[in-house]
Amino acid sequence: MEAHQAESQSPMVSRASAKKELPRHFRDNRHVWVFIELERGQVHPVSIELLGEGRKLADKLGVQLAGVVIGTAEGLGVRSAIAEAFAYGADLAYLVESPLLSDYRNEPFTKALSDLVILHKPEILLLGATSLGRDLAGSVATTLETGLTADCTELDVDADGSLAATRPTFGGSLLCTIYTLNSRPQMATVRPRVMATPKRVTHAIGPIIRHDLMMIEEEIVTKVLGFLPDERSEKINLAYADIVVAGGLGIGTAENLERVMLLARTIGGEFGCSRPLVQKGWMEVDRQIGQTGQTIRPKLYLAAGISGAVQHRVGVEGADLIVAINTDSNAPIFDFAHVAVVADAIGLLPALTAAFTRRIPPHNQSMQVN
Ligand SMILES: Cc1cc2nc3c(=O)[nH]c(=O)nc-3n(C[C@H](O)[C@H](O)[C@H](O)COP(=O)(O)OP(=O)(O)OC[C@H]3O[C@@H](n4cnc5c(N)ncnc54)[C@H](O)[C@@H]3O)c2cc1C
Repeated sequence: MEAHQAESQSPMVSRASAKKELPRHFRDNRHVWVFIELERGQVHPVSIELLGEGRKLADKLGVQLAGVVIGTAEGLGVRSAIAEAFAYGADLAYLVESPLLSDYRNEPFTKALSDLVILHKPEILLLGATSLGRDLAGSVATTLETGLTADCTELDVDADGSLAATRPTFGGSLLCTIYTLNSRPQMATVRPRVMATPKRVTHAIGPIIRHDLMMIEEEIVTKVLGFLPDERSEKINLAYADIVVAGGLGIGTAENLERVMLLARTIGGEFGCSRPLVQKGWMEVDRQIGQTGQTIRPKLYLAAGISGAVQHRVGVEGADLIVAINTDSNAPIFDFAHVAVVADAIGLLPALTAAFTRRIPPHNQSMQVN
């Protein structure tokens, strides 16, 4: 395994200095695979986003896109995962079904995915950078002794067909493009919402290739004794919210954050914050936006008292409309905001809330502030 880092701007120039022949036994590896993650029987949206990205890579390489589904025949989970894979662009699906795969456990999932890879030889394998995806990707990469680039923000293929996986490095101050030069598959994980959701194709179908999990329960050390849902996970849905209002240090005090929350509730959105507010204990970590927090892609992002440091920017630049309120007309956030408001956010937020309250019927205002 060898991963080579290069400046993202000129991958071809820097690759030349590290060029290596791909070992002969990897030269037959073809096709792009996306692992379709099931979360309590539901397809995780990041898998759909990756199918969109995988489709683009497959088209550039002139190969097929496959969805990989691993789970149990009980319930509708794997059926809907296969249907979703085809509906979002897959040409074929691989399926490993077994009662042992009803809950995620590292050992059987690693075996299922690694065996599939060894048998069918994909060139590129993409997984969501979720808790499950990170766990699985790491163990599959080490089992197969191949390269894995985690938390990518951009995926592309370069002129000689290699996967160019770009991700932030050095605390987000640089972007680096990483290549897996002499092993296959080239693996990458991508966080939810980093890639756009592709358009759904209706009634798409394709071949399903089944594979048996060659494992028995006695071989699996991990046992699932029960499932305790995280009670907060249903409440905070920052990554998939259409409207997000966030506060930064410019808000001044923890009490002033109520103004951010009220505006978010009034316009039917979620609220979030920059990292220092989490570090001060003013907001829970699930509401942090940015490189080490959530990546969001709302229709409207309203940032109040946030300077726009690069680590924050990478988490919000997929928003359709960014409105920034800042007292400093030279604040970096104004370099990428679509609407710049030079004003005191502490005074402006309640004024905006009052103005929206007059215009938006109460039943359209969100009731979820906690
Ligand atoms: C490895 C690493 C990871 C990181 N990850 C993240 C991350 O995920 N998310 C994140 O957000 N940060 C992250 N950071 C921190 C990041 O570098 C910045 O320090 C942080 O984003 C700054 O937060 P801020 O904009 O709220 O505060 P500041 O940078 O202090 O900005 C406050 C802004 O408020 C303005 N202001 C002041 N008073 C008012 C007012 N009354 N009305 C309006 N505006 C006002 C100021 O002009 C200023 O622009 C990370 C840093 C590192 C090193």
